[in-house]
Amino acid sequence: MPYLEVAGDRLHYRTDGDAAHPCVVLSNSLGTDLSMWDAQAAALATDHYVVRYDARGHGQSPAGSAPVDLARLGQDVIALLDHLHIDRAAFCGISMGGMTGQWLGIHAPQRFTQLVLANTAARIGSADGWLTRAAQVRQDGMAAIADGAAARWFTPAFIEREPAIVAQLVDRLREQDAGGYAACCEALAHADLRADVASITAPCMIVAGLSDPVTTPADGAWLQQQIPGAKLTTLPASHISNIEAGAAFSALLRAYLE
Ligand SMILES: O=C(O)CCC(=O)CC(=O)O
Repeated sequence: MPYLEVAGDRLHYRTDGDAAHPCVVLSNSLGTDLSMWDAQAAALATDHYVVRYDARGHGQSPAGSAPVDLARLGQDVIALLDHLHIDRAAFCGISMGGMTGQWLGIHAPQRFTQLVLANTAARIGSADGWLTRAAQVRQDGMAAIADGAAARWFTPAFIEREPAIVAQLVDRLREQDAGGYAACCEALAHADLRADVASITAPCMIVAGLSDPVTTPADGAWLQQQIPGAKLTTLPASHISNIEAGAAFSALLRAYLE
């Protein structure tokens, strides 16, 4: 598995498909890793160069010693594109990854052909909520929040229908480095793009989960209204819609990237 040295830290990434094809970068949500995109990578790699990475503080990418902020998460993507000699790419991020996508659309528009912003918002939760969660995992470890994750991520019907998939993701969350998770909670505590998203010029598709209690369909509709020309699509899913409605998400992404 390749690693990239960025700002003194290590970023773990994976590529699938032919580097001669158009590139799409996939960015994970809080508490997951690049494997969350297995279905989409398989669906896209026949005619795209799929680049996915473990967001800083997740999977095999350590958080590093400096505090993490949204700019750092965005600059990691630019460093990855530079490292792979890719001038322009499409970008698809979910939740925290979708906030990274908004930051990139605002600060590095020349690098992106399209943005897909899934289950995300210009402001997710509240500063107090994120700082409390960060303190909780720093003190008590990941178990403190892992038990409730399934209910925040998936609908009750999906949890009942696909217990093995849900258990695998929650187990991975439990094994996640608490310091890395907390550092990204702290980044989200300070991330607020509400005043800036209207400056995004890249073609943009917002994907909202109809049953998402975290980044709601109203959050998606607000983003669509703010970003000129953005398109809004909904999926019958909760927060981790690329897994709960995996086939529909992949089809949507393929169609949008064509
Ligand atoms: O999923 C994200 O990237 C941020 C929102 C979140 O943390 C969902 C959860 O409560 O686990």
